[in-house]
Amino acid sequence: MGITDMQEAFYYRECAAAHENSPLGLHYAMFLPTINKQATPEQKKKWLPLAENYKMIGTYAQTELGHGTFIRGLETTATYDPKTKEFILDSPTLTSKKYWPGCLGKTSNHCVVMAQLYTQGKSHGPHMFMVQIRSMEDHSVLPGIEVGVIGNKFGYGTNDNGFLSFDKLRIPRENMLMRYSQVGRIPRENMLMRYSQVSRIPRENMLMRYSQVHEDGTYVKPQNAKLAYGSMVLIRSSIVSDAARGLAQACVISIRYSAVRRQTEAYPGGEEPQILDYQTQQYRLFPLLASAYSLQLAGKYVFNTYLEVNDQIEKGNLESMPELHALSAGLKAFSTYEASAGIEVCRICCGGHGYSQASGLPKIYVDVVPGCTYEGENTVMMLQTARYLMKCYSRAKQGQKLPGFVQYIGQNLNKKSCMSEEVALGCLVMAYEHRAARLVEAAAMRMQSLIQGGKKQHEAWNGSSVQLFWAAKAHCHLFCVKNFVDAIQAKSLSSKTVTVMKSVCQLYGVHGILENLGEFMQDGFFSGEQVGYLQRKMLALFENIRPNAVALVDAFDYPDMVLGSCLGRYDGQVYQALYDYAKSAPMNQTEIHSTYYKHLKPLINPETTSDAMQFAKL
Ligand SMILES: CC/C=C\C/C=C\C/C=C\C/C=C\C/C=C\C/C=C\CCCCC(=O)SCCNC(=O)CCNC(=O)[C@H](O)C(C)(C)COP(=O)(O)OP(=O)(O)OC[C@H]1O[C@@H](n2cnc3c(N)ncnc32)[C@H](O)[C@@H]1OP(=O)(O)O
Ligand SMILES: Cc1cc2nc3c(=O)[nH]c(=O)nc-3n(C[C@H](O)[C@H](O)[C@H](O)COP(=O)(O)OP(=O)(O)OC[C@H]3O[C@@H](n4cnc5c(N)ncnc54)[C@H](O)[C@@H]3O)c2cc1C
Repeated sequence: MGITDMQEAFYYRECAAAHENSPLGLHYAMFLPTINKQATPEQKKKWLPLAENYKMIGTYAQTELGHGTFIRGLETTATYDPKTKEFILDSPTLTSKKYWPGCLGKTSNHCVVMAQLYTQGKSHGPHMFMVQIRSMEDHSVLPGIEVGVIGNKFGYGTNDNGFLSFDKLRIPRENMLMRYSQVGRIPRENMLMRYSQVSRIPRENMLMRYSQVHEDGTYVKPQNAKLAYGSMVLIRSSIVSDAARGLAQACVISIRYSAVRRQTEAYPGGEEPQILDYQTQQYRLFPLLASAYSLQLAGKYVFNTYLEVNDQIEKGNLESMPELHALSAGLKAFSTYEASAGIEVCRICCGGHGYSQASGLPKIYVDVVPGCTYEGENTVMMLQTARYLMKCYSRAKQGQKLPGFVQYIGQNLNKKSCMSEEVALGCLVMAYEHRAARLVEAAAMRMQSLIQGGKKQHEAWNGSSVQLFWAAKAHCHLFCVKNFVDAIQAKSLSSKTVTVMKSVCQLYGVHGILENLGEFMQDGFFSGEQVGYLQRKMLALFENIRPNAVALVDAFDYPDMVLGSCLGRYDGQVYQALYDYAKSAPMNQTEIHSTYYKHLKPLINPETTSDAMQFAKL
């Protein structure tokens, strides 16, 4: 293919088989990036050529039957044996069996395994290990390994998600992924001196800034244990764009179809209007169109932030790691929640034809919706963001300066909205900042009151977690609104395109307030009159966007082959396409289906059943 950029490569493959999660998806998405980001130069030199040329085909095996969210609770063990300089991988319990990893059941011959590291009798927490599970000669399963598929799923039928367990499998010491942020920049002479006293690891390993298990089992810990979670942060940062893509495609299909579909005479004897002219259809679809644009911009922002911060991390500067974690975890959750719910609304807006696979919508839905679960279950991810927001709140209360996208925290909450009939973008951003700041403060106050009331920290956390979730969701929503507004304001408003996009951006902000009105009105920030401004503005924006609605989805520029939809065809020939789709159905290749003779004929014509049974035996 020759494409080196990972995102481009991902989307190129997506074009070839849209929303068919590739049986090599995890090889690209997590196995290769994990080697790239977590292996030493020596390990990369050994594994990357094999993995890039499909000799090693791998996956990311972390989740177990008993644990997916709580990584520190994983039960698979990797115990170092200094005598043989090996790790012994074991699945000590039923619940320790790896379960869910994509491409695991039948495709991969290797995997990076997250296991609890034990050396010199001590546990050092989750670490990654390269494990070969199938022969590279004949693909047979290697001794000490049990592997297979987990069976049918909600979707993802093209991916052999699997289970995997180890029975005291021995792997070389060199198979622990030992690259990290430096353990501290130990001067070369000290390293030589230090390591030559402790172990005889090869010289080339000594000049590297890595966490190590030395040959005698001495463990040198990394600068931050969470660096082992880096591959998940990469995917979370990528999923936002992926969710945006799914929602955008669903909008293309449902809005194009709504421009073709006519239904119900508008008045007795009148012609049937395009269903896109129904205000209720606009109310359901246009805000989703706005959300698709907003999430695309957010996806670009978070992935670029990932690239920037990851560069710093690889240079040993971990300062922005917490911010990246909070941003990627929150936006991953926010975007997949929004996109999944939105795709379902798009399907419903297409009536019966939306329920047909011919619409392309079910396939988009089952491809996007697992994003609410994998790579960090959404609620858990939102609570991780909330954890960061609580820290920011206490820093703000101590007068500390906060980084860019959390500077709103700790602001004066006594002010009122500046909203007028015009509904200025600035007033929209102020409203979202106020809502998020208020919810962050409310969650912090709740935590404080529970602790003052005698609750332990973890009890206060759980007792505040609904409000913490609300605060994190409001924070992510603010981020998306502000990021969209900044993008609009960065362009000159002279060109018609940007003027149209300003309406789309306004609709995103207005609709979000009206759909979460309680959170914006609870402290009187908005007056009833101002809510009226917003309601009238929303209806006016529907009329304003209607003439450009099809152009706005055409602008996403998804070819028909990617949409895979009879309803969203660029040429609008929906009915012919649906009829052709039906005619091509395999069951229509014979006039009478073979099951008639075995199941129906005995009911309809019992007297002639005998010859029917003969036929059925053929
Ligand atoms: C295809 C990709 C290729 C290239 C990429 C480019 C473009 C591609 C474009 C699009 C691709 C889009 C999508 C890809 C398509 C499909 C998807 C493909 C594959 C996905 C398949 C799914 C794979 C999986 O699901 S893998 C398994 C995922 N599992 C999880 O995510 C587990 C979630 N759990 C956790 O992360 C942790 O357990 C926890 C965070 C919930 C808790 O951890 P822990 O208990 O250790 O921590 P805490 O006590 O809560 O906090 C301690 C402190 O640590 C901080 N922390 C936690 N995590 C991180 C982190 N990751 N980074 C930094 N810091 C972290 C936390 O904040 C605490 O800090 P504090 O200061 O003490 O508060
Ligand atoms: C399609 C698909 C592909 C996958 N691919 C892979 C893969 O390639 N590799 C891999 O390792 N894994 C993979 N997974 C597994 C996935 O990463 C886990 O399912 C995910 O991390 C969630 O963990 P869990 O299933 O244990 O859910 P749980 O954590 O058991 O979540 C169940 C419920 O408990 C709640 N909950 C859990 N912990 C908390 C908490 N601390 N606070 C509040 N609520 C909580 C959650 O919010 C959720 O509602 C895949 C999953 C799917 C669906």
